[in-house]
Amino acid sequence: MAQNGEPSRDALVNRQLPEMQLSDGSSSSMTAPPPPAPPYLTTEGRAVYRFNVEGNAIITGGAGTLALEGARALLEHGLSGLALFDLNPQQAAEPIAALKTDFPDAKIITKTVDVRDAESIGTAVKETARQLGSVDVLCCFAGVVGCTHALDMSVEEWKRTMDINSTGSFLCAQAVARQMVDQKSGGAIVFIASMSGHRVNFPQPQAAYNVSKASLLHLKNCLAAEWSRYGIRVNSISPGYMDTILNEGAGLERARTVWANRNPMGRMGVPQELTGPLVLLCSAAGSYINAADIIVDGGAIVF
Ligand SMILES: NC(=O)c1ccc[n+]([C@@H]2O[C@H](COP(=O)([O-])OP(=O)(O)OC[C@H]3O[C@@H](n4cnc5c(N)ncnc54)[C@H](O)[C@@H]3O)[C@@H](O)[C@H]2O)c1
Ligand SMILES: OC[C@@H](O)C(O)[C@H](O)CO
Repeated sequence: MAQNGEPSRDALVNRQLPEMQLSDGSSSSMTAPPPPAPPYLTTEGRAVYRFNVEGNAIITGGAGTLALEGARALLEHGLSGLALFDLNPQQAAEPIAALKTDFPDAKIITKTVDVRDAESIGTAVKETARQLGSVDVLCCFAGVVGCTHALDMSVEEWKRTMDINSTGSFLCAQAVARQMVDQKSGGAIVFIASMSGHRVNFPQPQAAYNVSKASLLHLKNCLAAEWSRYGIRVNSISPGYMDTILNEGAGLERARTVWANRNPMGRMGVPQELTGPLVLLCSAAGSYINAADIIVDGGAIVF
């Protein structure tokens, strides 16, 4: 006890937290010492090698534009195996075939998964670990956007947006973190949040979307705090307006001009411009980046 009757700092740091049962029957104490710094940090290897992405990744929303660009970048940086989870992986049959051709040494699989369905996520994560050998990286890209005025928003639209963007990301992170804890390997989790989680978009009304993305920014803090002791880092990327199909239709054509005009760089981003931060967060180069958010918006947020 400290003099004022409060628990001492040491007592707080070493407090006994609940144990987690691992699937091999053993248990993992939350007070166990964290894994040591990875060995490459003790070498004088060139920094470029730290950008290698080790092991196998699951990417949700894996048939989407930004996810596929991210997948290509992780494969270019050495990823051994990749599982693309999507409601409909078939919609991206062509780009997925191109990934298989361009990276013949990598094992690339797809799984039909609805990120709202905890049971099917759990099964797909276990199958992925069996097929690829491990799960070391999770990137949560699955997401939907709607442009409805709050006065007209139905409870169904609100719930669907939150269920996919927010709860879906949590359920995937939980299933993968359980796998990583079982593996005793640690790993990297990246949520794709949004600039819209930091500020209110203009001119399109998107309360449900914005709130779902804001929730990811704090979720990554909470999970990073709980899971760092298992060697799992949790971070997020907040893209600004990227030129993808997500931003077409639903009256967004006029908005696109407004977005470009209000951006200090005078344009929307292209999908490849997200991949540098993604590689950083998923590789050893990001080994001390935890609970961080990288905003990739051309400076729109301050304009
Ligand atoms: N494009 C942008 O400007 C932008 C900006 C900020 C954030 N983001 C976020 O980036 C992510 C990817 O966006 P994108 O532009 O590539 O969009 P996209 O529409 O091309 O990709 C989204 C993918 O998510 C999948 N998906 C939707 N619901 C799902 C569910 N229930 N289960 C599994 N998969 C599901 C879709 O099938 C699609 O393949 C989204 O989370 C989006 O909110 C995009
Ligand atoms: O930050 C912008 C994005 O989240 C999104 O692309 C946009 O708000 C959708 O209209």
